[in-house]
Amino acid sequence: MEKPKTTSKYKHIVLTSHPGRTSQKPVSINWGEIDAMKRGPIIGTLTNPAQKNVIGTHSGSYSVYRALAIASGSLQANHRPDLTNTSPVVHIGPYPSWSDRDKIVSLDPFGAVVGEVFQDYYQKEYDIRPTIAITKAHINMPELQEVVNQGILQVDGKILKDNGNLVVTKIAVDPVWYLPGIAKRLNVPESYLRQVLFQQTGGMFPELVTRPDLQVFLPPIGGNTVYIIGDVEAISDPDKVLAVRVHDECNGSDVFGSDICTCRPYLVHGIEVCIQTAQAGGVGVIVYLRKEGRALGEVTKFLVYNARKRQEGGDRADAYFTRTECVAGVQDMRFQELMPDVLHWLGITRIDRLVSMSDMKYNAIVNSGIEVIERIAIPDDRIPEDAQVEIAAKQAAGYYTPNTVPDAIALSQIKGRSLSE
Ligand SMILES: Nc1nc2c(ncn2[C@@H]2O[C@H](COP(=O)(O)OP(=O)(O)OP(=O)(O)O)[C@@H](O)[C@H]2O)c(=O)[nH]1
Ligand SMILES: [Zn+2]
Repeated sequence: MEKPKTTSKYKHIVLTSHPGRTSQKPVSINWGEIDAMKRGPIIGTLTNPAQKNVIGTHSGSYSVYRALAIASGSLQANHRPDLTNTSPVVHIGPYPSWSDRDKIVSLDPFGAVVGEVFQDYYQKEYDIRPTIAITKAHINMPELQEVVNQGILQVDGKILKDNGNLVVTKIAVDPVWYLPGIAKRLNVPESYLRQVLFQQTGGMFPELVTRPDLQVFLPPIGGNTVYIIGDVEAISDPDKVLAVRVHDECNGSDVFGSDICTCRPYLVHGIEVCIQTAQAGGVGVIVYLRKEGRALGEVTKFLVYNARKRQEGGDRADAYFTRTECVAGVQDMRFQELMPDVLHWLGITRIDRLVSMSDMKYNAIVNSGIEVIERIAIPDDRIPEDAQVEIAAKQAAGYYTPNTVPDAIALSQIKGRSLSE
């Protein structure tokens, strides 16, 4: 093995599995406190281990790329972000839900405003990083222009501009898990959850099992992005109509337009409903969650596509979920019970138009205390031909549909394309 040229970068390793020997105690976190200073900052920094008061580190899965940048010498390990002019372009909250330690357990309600509410700590040289960033953008999806051309949507010059440009407020949210709350949602003992998290990450975070005093975990996973169409303040205004689509990532369809599922067309329809709602004086919210392939991952998803299309009788709606289960051992790992957290963070208590057919999403939202007035299905003419298998299988499995639920005979007859077509 090639010897390192210099040993100066190789510091001795300090294990985090037990409290440090320094007398300085990290700032405690009192989850669910509405007063930010009483709640305490989330500190996932590695620049000063004595300050760190969580398990894991900030930036989710990108912490691994940070390691590559440091290892290759392009990033200084002690770099501290210059946060000048990075503060949110709009204010969210605080809302009563922020003070309920059971309502929000998977994100930090103060994640966008750390620079504001934790000024005292910054003055004392604490390294606190935002876990939420809020900005504005124009987005453009070609289908929106088509809907304008068909006369379904109108350009208003403020929300929807010429050539299909849509004005949005967008919010990136990194996950911050309050482990006692996550365990409660899963209905399992916290110690057991910690043990399984430790094991299933290959022993990556020993503090999960050795530091019960650390209750917050920054998991190395993707978070979500919120797109708000219309007036942000209207989201929590009970007199204004609110449309919402919560959408789980499907890169193949969302970005590349694959026709095996309804993801992109339904996302576009959700945006369309949000625009109509905003133009009528309400507001629309799209939440895009990084849970590719029902949180089974894209490799599993593509393996299942092959298995579906190669099985005897070809790709059939009646075998849709079985094929997934054969490969993954489970149909779905999204755990929708955590999804409403972001809705509560936005101050949502009622959704007038929920653009989703999923019973799992609906049940999670309603069980979390948010009222849902109307559920909006994807229009039939937006379903790609090869996605008929998926939509029929979902309807038979309990997804909401205004149409007749396909019976066993119909399910066995709904077929998709073969791999050679
Ligand atoms: N494993 C697997 N995942 C799939 C397949 N087709 C789509 N997905 C994933 O299923 C999820 C679909 O999420 P959403 O678009 O939010 O839709 P939904 O949960 O069916 O609910 P709706 O709101 O009714 O559309 C995404 O994570 C996709 O990547 C498939 O064949 N196999
Ligand atoms: Zn899809």
